[in-house]
Amino acid sequence: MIVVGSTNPAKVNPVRDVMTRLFADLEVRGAQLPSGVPEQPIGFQETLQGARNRAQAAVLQPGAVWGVGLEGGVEFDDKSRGWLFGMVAVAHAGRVTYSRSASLELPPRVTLRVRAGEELGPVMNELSGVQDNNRKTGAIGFLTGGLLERADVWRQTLALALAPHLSPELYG
Ligand SMILES: O=P(O)(O)OP(=O)(O)OP(=O)(O)OC[C@H]1O[C@@H](n2cnc3c(O)ncnc32)[C@H](O)[C@@H]1O
Repeated sequence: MIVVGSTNPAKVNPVRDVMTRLFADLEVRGAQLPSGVPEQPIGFQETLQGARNRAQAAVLQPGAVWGVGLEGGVEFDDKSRGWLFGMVAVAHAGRVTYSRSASLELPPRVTLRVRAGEELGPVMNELSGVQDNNRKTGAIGFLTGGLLERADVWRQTLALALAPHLSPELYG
């Protein structure tokens, strides 16, 4: 079984899409597990830690052979812009591998509120007029006019994070 450290369909579905292409016979299941970081991770390290904690807790679930952790984070640059990105961690066979997603610049009014301590999810729900947007197409779907969705970015990032597991002989 493959366990995802979240029950959010915008995370579990892309993991199922990718993993069933590799392992058609393995079940993919979401589990609500602690990220061990604040609800709104800020910066690379905190976001990475959240993904790692979720993956490590997921692979310890009964029956799990793979554990996948996905964590959304925001970081601020030296021009005070805010960037939404995600980290994926994959725990399997005693190793944890990672990748970082592409980034999306947030609108300044959103960045200001996240910088002041608000969680991105509710701020984006308000802006988009869509409830639970983080469980649907996400900020990515709304701000790209549907060109990309949150799940698309997770699929790509998970594929990249899997590389060392797919060729362990190349990574040592
Ligand atoms: O149930 P979990 O797995 O925690 O899923 P989540 O979407 O709530 O949580 P994340 O930890 O991945 O994201 C941290 C915060 O950023 C928000 N967020 C991240 N990506 C988003 C997106 O594309 N659209 C809207 N909100 C997003 C999310 O709602 C949280 O408030």
